[in-house]
Amino acid sequence: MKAVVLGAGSWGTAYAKVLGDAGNDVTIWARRPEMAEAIRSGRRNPDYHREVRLPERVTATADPEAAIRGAGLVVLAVPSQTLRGNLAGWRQWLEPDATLVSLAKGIELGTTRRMSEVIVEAAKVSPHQVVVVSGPNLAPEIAAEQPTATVVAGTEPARTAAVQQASSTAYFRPYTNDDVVGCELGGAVKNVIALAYGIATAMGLGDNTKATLITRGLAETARLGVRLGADPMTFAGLAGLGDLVATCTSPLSRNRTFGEQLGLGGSLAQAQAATRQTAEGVKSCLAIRDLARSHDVEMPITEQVERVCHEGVDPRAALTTLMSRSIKPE
Ligand SMILES: NC(=O)C1=CN([C@@H]2O[C@H](COP(=O)(O)OP(=O)(O)OC[C@H]3O[C@@H](n4cnc5c(N)ncnc54)[C@H](O)[C@@H]3O)[C@@H](O)[C@H]2O)C=CC1
Ligand SMILES: O=C(CO)COP(=O)(O)O
Repeated sequence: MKAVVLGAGSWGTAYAKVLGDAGNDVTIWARRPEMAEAIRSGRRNPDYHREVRLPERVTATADPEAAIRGAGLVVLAVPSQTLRGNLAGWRQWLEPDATLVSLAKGIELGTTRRMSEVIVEAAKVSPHQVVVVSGPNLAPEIAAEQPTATVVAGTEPARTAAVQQASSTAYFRPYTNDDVVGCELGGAVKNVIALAYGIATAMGLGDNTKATLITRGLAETARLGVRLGADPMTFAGLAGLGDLVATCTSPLSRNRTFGEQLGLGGSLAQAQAATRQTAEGVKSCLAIRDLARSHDVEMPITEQVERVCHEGVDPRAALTTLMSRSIKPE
């Protein structure tokens, strides 16, 4: 299969390696020509997973037209908030029946759309053409070929199975799922809960607190998901609990690391300056809060993360607010 990975960041690079190792011919599109040249000539991405040699089947270009034309598999590996704008430029070169694979884990600001919805609108493709990849997939571990599983979710079984086949290697094991809504929400909301987990970690809070955040975080994710039509079982799976645990507990997580900066007392700007990496939860917490409110769904942890990130609320005050909510059945 001829594949293109649009975005030469952390996950784009690691997923291109997966596709190459699985036997596909892969072109990575990089924004900067010098990055494309470095990947082509050195077989490594100088900014991400530098120690990892990319398979011979992986090449790179900075020319999006050359990369996208003729590709049956188009992997979208740019941050959530830029995806719509990127697709507006790229859609003219898409093959009519291309499969669009979303790696992004976020909800769009302003529209509160999930990434698959953004893709359908911006690329003007059928929802059946979109497949979502989500699960406990910390890119540096996958680049290092540490075993993990993931979920590929789509509405057209043959297409979903084709993506599963195309990204199946000895260290990367994809399971199919038809619950696109649940998988996308699991992937987006876990970033927000990981911010809370990072805040709690930096505040020196203990394992009971952290387990409570994971469990109640999953509860509010599932509550929103079910309201939007997701299968509740999805949240017990790889794209739910699996990704939530990986992201909250790993020091590799950029969302958790960002939360730690906030928990140490840093402002949003200070945390951004200290981390300088994509932490999707920071913007998505606003969109998820708005999405939940518009569907009358309570998401207390998300509400407080948004207040800490964007309203300058002290994390201790946010914690007090969470703990003083009315008591209720589980
Ligand atoms: N890194 C990870 O471990 C994982 C990341 N993800 C998700 O994958 C998505 C991409 O994440 P990463 O690759 O980690 O991010 P990254 O920040 O490492 O890379 C993003 C790439 O997009 C490019 N980019 C940024 N703004 C752009 C724009 N306006 N136009 C075009 N290109 C632009 C950057 O140059 C970079 O190559 C995010 O939604 C993230 O949540 C999902 C699973 C694992
Ligand atoms: O989505 C991820 C792991 O599945 C990566 O998490 P971070 O974006 O927090 O690094």
